Amino acid sequence: MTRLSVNINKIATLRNSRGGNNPDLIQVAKDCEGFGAQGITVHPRPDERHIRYNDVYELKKIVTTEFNIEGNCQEQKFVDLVLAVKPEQVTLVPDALGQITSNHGWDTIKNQDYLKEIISVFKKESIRVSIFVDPIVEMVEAAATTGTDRIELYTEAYAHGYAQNKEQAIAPYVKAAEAAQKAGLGINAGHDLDLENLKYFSDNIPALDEVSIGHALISDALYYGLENTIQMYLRQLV
Ligand SMILES: CC(=O)[C@@H](O)[C@H](O)COP(=O)(O)O
Ligand SMILES: NCC(=O)COP(=O)(O)O
Repeated sequence: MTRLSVNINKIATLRNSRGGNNPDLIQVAKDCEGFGAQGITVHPRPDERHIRYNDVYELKKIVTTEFNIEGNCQEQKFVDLVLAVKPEQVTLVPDALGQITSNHGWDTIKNQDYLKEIISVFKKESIRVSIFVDPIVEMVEAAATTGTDRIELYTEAYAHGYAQNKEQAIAPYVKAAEAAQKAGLGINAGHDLDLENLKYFSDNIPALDEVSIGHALISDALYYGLENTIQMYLRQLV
């Protein structure tokens, strides 16, 4: 079974645009769960342009499904936040400062020693660790020796290639997922997944544990409503 974790960054972006509390991020998280989401994802960034650090503490109090915090572990403030909140899962993303959105996975070969060290910090607190990687077999194989529990496949290339040639777009992900399974790693995926491309991805990656989806899902909710939209995404995963 592949779980759907709803990334609520975009709800925070909308709230922050007016400075008040509309939409109410906490209520939206509760509603996503009530409508069937099996997880809530947030990706606090150092400039707090969407999720604020304080939101993460408040969300921890009410999230009853899987709480997944994504972010850059090279920021000490992020590490401290995760250790204080103790979510079910932390996803380590190698973001550069000021990046508009995540745009690459870890080089798990070059950063092997660093990743081993930082992953052990989270594992000591019994937090499941996932690391964001491009769909490259060597990167997945080297991820397996870092101590991580899972990888999150960065799906931007798949999402963009899907319209032109879906067989070609999925091919590296199938190979990467096979390597992950062989190494005993769990498999998450995310970035630019949407109602068009999600089913083909999940059909071709049967061992997929979880997808985290934000931008497209929240955009679709403007047309279909949040409850319908979550149900529509869940139907792509069966
Ligand atoms: C890690 C990842 O795939 C990103 O999609 C991220 O979680 C979204 O972050 P932004 O909402 O800041 O673009
Ligand atoms: N990990 C990916 C994520 O949380 C959401 O990415 P996107 O759907 O906003 O591109």
